[in-house]
Amino acid sequence: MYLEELSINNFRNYSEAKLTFSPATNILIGKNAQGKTNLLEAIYVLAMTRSHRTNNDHELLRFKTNSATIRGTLINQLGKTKLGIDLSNKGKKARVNQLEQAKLSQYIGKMNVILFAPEDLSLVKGSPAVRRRFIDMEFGQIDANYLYNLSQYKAVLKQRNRYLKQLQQKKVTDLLLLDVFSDQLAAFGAEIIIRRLGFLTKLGKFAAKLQLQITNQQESLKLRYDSTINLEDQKMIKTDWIYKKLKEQYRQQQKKEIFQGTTLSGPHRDDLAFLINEKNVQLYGSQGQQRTAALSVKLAEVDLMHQETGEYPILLLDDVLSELDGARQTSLIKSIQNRVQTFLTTPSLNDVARQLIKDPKVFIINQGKISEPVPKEENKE
Ligand SMILES: Nc1ncnc2c1ncn2[C@@H]1O[C@H](COP(=O)(O)OP(=O)(O)OP(=O)(O)O)[C@@H](O)[C@H]1O
Repeated sequence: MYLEELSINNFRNYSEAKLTFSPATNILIGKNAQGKTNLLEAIYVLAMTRSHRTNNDHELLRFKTNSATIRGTLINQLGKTKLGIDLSNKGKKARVNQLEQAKLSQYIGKMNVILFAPEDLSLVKGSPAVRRRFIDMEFGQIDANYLYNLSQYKAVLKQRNRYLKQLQQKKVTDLLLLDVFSDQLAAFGAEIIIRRLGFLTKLGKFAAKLQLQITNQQESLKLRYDSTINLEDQKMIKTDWIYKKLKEQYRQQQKKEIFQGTTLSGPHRDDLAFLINEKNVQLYGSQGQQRTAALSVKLAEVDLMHQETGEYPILLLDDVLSELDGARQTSLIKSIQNRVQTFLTTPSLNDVARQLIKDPKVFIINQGKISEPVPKEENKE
């Protein structure tokens, strides 16, 4: 899929802009604080109905205005779709072919985007919570069932933790109710873990291939799901087995959990490990290797989404080129070129990008105004 046109009104530092994009690579060039990320953000909001960098929609409205609009024309295998988001102090509306959608959740998924920002390069060395969030955001976009089980799990986890606190403080003594919570938690937890294992196997295959490409066949990358329960041979595992294993763990750890007043096992404590040539890159890898692994996994999302939905997502690269060395820039550009519509922000185009990116459409961004460079022939006069 690709975004053919975009018009925005009163969004961040843009009063008005109307743009036609290339289905291949679009480069947004501008100095700091001119509006490059704001433009990527507008595309992200058009797809996801919310920003990637703020939960407060009010921040998206241009200073001293009360409403903003984003309109886009999306082309995919089904044809042309007009998408729209209206933002105002009163709330937001999503439109498909002008028709207002009753629920935002019905709208999400029409346009798929993957955003890659410099913070994503810390996926490997960051905390387990960062990696769990990555897993949840990624798999949640592809599988509605995953999201359902996750929200149910979180709700039961909250109740169970509250009850463990009450047991800890001896305000209650009934262990049967704890068993009921444990049973529900294990059921939702098992559904989450089995789905994570399935998606990670697929994602891991794509990531391994990319890692070999990026490192000139030098590094083999594996993704390993590190769970609070012992998963032994992960390929053979069934949901029911995980459910039983989780319940067994809750029984064994009951005293400890009551003592600590919190749930110690389950997907909310699980992690993802990246192994390069069989060694955990978080512990033993160089910074460069950690970045390459993050890049491979992030690019593998593109392939996974294509495999699962039949469409390539739109890729938004926010100033990542300058964070990568020449070899990594080359493989990034090569792996996306001719496959994925890409929007790339940068303060200036370096030699690698200049040589490798074929026929990009360039936009120059200066204080919330967007212009296109004059073609060379016309410049000669
Ligand atoms: N709601 C808003 N209304 C008007 N201007 C805003 C609003 N929110 C942010 N801005 C302005 O947008 C500019 C920042 O733009 P943006 O974040 O897109 O920077 P950038 O071009 O990506 O730069 P950098 O390379 O530094 O990340 C700032 O000048 C900021 O004052």
